[in-house]
Amino acid sequence: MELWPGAGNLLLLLFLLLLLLLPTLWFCSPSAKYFFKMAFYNGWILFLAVLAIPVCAVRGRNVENMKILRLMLLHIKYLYGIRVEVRGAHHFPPSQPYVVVSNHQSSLDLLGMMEVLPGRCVPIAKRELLWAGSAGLACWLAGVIFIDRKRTGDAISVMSEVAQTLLTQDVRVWVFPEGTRNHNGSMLPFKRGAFHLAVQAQVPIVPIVMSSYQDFYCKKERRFTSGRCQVRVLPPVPTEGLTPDDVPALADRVRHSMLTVFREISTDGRGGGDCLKNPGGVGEARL
Ligand SMILES: CC(C)(COP(=O)(O)OP(=O)(O)OC[C@H]1O[C@@H](n2cnc3c(N)ncnc32)[C@H](O)[C@@H]1OP(=O)(O)O)[C@@H](O)C(=O)NCCC(=O)NCCS
Ligand SMILES: CCCCCCCC/C=C\CCCCCCCC(=O)O[C@H](COC(=O)CCCCCCCCCCCCCCC)COP(=O)(O)O
Repeated sequence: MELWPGAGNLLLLLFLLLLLLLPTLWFCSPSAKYFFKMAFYNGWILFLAVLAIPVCAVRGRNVENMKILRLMLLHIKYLYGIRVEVRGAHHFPPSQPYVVVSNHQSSLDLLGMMEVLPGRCVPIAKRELLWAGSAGLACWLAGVIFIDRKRTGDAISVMSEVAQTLLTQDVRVWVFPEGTRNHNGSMLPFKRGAFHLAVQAQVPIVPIVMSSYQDFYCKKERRFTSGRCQVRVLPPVPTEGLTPDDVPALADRVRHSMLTVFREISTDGRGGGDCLKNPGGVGEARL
């Protein structure tokens, strides 16, 4: 028995309207295209995570699971027509723990990150990501380290534990020292946790710079086309013999070298683009 007579026809009509509306929006509105592309990006990752979870769960929480996530994510750049060029991969120290620091523009950083992610390397992420459904669980299973950015004391003690783990379990850590995504075509001032971590463990820092996305992606303008991104691995910065007092200068030195390379490899030579209303960027203004 039909609960509501005619409901089937109405649903069919709505479905047909939607089928007609979606391609019209796709071709007529760049903003709609941007939203579809971003929604698909997140949805696809959540779906891949559902597939990854049972495979990773067999091993339990283990940094080796990051290899599985990496393999499953590598194809996404082709779906979006993004060419990722890696330079300087020979700078990764072959067999020792280290701390990777890299700039953070958007969740698309995942593409560049997966392109160069070294073995036994786990990212440090905001705690909120743990609650991102299947992606959160997959991250947890792959050993991603979660910190509560609002509780500095807790975050510092987690990072001190990480310093021990780096040495005892021979792992590498990937930190976004800007602490948040930055769409402004520059780099925010660096948080110091990554540098304290490297100094405590006396391990090198490997800076990685991803060029500006602004020729193919701009959140403000709702623009997302195909494009090219360069990922540059810089020479490792040693920390042997450094103490916590040296951390501020170390962080400034690394940021300066990264910002120089960022400007050099970004399309218009300063990391900016059409998207950029303020060429100096928020980071510059705050310095
Ligand atoms: C640990 C952390 C969360 C603290 O954040 P914060 O309080 O907002 O920012 P700061 O880096 O300015 O740290 C505050 C103070 O704690 C110190 N500090 C930070 N980490 C430390 C550590 N591991 N050991 C000792 N001191 C530490 C800083 O030197 C600073 O002291 P100072 O002002 O006297 O120099 C941050 O430093 C960090 O490294 N975050 C990692 C980046 C991140 O959040 N990534 C995930 C999302 S992209
Ligand atoms: C490098 C970006 C990682 C994106 C993770 C993708 C998961 C997305 C899927 C759907 C959930 C949507 C949540 C969006 C998450 C964005 C995370 C992010 O960039 O947060 C930023 C904070 O950055 C971080 O915490 C670093 C995140 C590093 C995470 C690295 C995770 C690597 C592995 C992911 C694998 C996911 C599942 C794989 C399936 C096969 C900025 O926060 P804010 O600007 O709000 O202050």
